[in-house]
Amino acid sequence: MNQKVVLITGCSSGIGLALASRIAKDEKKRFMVYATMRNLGKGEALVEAAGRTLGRTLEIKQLDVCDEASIKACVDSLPERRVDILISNAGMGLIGPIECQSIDEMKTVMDTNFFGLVRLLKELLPDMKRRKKGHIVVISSVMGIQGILFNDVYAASKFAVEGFCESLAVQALRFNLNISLIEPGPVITEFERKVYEEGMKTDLSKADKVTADMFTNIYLKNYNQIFETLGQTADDVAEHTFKIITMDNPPFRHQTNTLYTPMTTLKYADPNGDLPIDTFYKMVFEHDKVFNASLNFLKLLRWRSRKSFTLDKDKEKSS
Ligand SMILES: NC(=O)C1=CN([C@@H]2O[C@H](COP(=O)(O)OP(=O)(O)OC[C@H]3O[C@@H](n4cnc5c(N)ncnc54)[C@H](OP(=O)(O)O)[C@@H]3O)[C@@H](O)[C@H]2O)C=CC1
Ligand SMILES: CC1=C(/C=C/C(C)=C/C=C/C(C)=C/C=O)C(C)(C)CCC1
Repeated sequence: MNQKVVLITGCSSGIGLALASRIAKDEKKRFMVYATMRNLGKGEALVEAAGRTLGRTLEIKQLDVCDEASIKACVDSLPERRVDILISNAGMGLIGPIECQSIDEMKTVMDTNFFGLVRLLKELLPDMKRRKKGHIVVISSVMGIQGILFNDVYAASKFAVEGFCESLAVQALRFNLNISLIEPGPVITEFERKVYEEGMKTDLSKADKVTADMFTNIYLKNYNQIFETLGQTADDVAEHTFKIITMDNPPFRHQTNTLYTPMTTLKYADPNGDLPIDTFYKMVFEHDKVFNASLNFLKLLRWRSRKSFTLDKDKEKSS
């Protein structure tokens, strides 16, 4: 059988883990998944999720996206160095006022989220071009489209990813290669926990009172509620991504969270760029009224979409 080879980065938790096991469990066994992680000592959760696919349609390998030698060693270990579908997923977040973040911390975010992808493609793109076959799937974010308060450097790293891919996509087409950016909104994973915990530990002594207060009493205070209201599961994002890799003509961009699209649509609705900024400003600073009303409205939408999903399922069962 002609299985497609899928290489995924960052599979120790979250979206990468969910994706690796989802693709390996494809009923038609169309894929051989190389699920990679930088620290093989963290492989237990994936081993458990992979179940019987381990050693059959899924293999775990070491790969650190910040280390060129580890990328090369991993790719060299694959049969004929072949990768049909690359899923660049490894990434990290960073929140807080820039006055309180070191340049080194910021560089680590850019090195992981942006240069991690660049390193992977420097290793894999020449082979894909030669074979005139391949799909590059990048787990970007809604923050690759739109910046969000106190996510300055993280959003910059995802904008970098999007600009890079948008530029490359035209050249890729010439070689019959597809590129797809997956753009989730908030997803409930380790990312959320790590970012929140680090955020809570931020030394705010270098920030002025207004900024420190905005970060603590508006952003961090509402952070968990935003994830509860808008957050998707990693399995949900994996299902969206699975659909994209099985399409004949996959789209360049795909947002996974319909509750979030009203926000990203604001960007495209105003070429001056003021509409999303003014709207976010109102949502944040008149948060007692507008922000809570918005979250309640989104909660209602979410409840309704779940309800209609259940009803649809019930209809399917009874027909
Ligand atoms: N959660 C969210 O709200 C959203 C996340 N995303 C994006 O989704 C992707 C996955 O994040 P998510 O699953 O949520 O978060 P997790 O923290 O659960 O997973 C991140 C994964 O990336 C790995 N990783 C970090 N640095 C490296 C590295 N240098 N080399 C290899 N692997 C590395 C982590 O490994 P380790 O365990 O060793 O740290 C982990 O496996 C990221 O690109 C993120 O930006 C996009 C939109 C929303
Ligand atoms: C909804 C919303 C907000 C927060 C959004 C957040 C927190 C999104 C997180 C997205 C993530 C984590 C993406 C990862 O790549 C604001 C700006 C506070 C106020 C305006 C409305």
